[in-house]
Amino acid sequence: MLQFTVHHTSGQARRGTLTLNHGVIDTPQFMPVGTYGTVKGITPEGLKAAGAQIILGNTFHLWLRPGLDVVRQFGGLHRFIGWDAPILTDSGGFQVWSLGAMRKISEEGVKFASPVNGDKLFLTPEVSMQIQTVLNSDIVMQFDECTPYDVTRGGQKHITTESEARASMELSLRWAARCKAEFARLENPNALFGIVQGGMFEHLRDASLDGLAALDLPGYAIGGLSVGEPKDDMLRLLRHTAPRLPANKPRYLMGVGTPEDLVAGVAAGIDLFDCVMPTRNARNGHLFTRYGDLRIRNARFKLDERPLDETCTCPTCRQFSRAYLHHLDRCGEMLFGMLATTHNLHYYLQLMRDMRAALDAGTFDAFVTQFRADRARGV
Ligand SMILES: Cc1ccc(CCc2c3nc[nH]c3cc3c(=O)[nH]c(N)nc23)cc1
Ligand SMILES: [Zn+2]
Repeated sequence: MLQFTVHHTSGQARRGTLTLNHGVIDTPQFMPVGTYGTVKGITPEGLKAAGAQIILGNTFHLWLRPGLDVVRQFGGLHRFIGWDAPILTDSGGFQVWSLGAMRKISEEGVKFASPVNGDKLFLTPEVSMQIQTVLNSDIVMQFDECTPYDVTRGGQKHITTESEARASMELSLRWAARCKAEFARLENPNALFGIVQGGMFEHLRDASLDGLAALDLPGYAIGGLSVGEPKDDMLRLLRHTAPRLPANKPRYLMGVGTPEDLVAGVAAGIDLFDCVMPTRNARNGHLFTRYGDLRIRNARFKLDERPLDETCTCPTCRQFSRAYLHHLDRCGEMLFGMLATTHNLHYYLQLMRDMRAALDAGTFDAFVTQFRADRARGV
């Protein structure tokens, strides 16, 4: 089940509420990325304290480990990982592609060797739906082919051509129809989202959109971005595609992005975001603050008694100094990853809260101007 209501708009930007089987979430919203049933370095309680309302699970990884027999015994992912709020799962195709593992794509699906134990595996639209039904995620992503921006063949970088992008987009469209049929056959009570492909070509994005809109799905994602394309191309395709997605249904931009990208995405009409940046960058010492990013390993923080971000209310900023975090990072202490992840996720979720408040107050344009000025100030 899915219900989406828009309360306020500002240009293309919308403030909404999304009701799913495991609860209600506010949009626009950021969704922390979990992989093996955990968002690395933070507990479910920590996620709730940071304000996370929905998290991402990874069909591909969970299928391999712990395996469907384990998840099935727990009645789905929620009870297994101790998260009782909504979960979105990706379909697995992107993960196989991004693994770069030896894989063979056909009309039927994707054949590849398990990176865990070498087993021969075959992922199809139907199998992806069957796996996500066992996971019982609130939002199920269609099985698609994420059209690459470029591929390296024999050391040569080859930019995906219009005809290659068209063929890939049309395959994903046929797979979307197969997902819808299998989802219905399984009587899955959750929400199936289509994924718009079409590479860097507006007319292919429109063809993908039209084909998916005809399936009348409860929500739509923009795929095939944040795959190594230049930032200008990502913004061009985002601004072209987002306003053309059905206005009364949730819009999810996959894999994006920096704080600036989130603000640009909300302004273009996106409701849901995911990105590994806040969690992955945290572990690498790349921390986000209101006045810009900082790399805590830098010697200039050795004696800095200030918190990461004086305007941040997270547990890390309330208790610890930059000097201490600098020290933990330099020592490779596991506490560093935990404290840094808590801060970065809190920063991303707070940014979404601030944008929702600005949309509720009718001050979104002023918010964007202030956000950009602050981020340019420097830490
Ligand atoms: C757990 C989890 C991790 C990651 C994702 C999103 C992964 C992701 C992309 N990430 C960056 N660009 C992306 C494009 C696509 C895409 O076109 N299709 C799909 N299915 N996923 C994408 C979803 C869930
Ligand atoms: Zn903080």
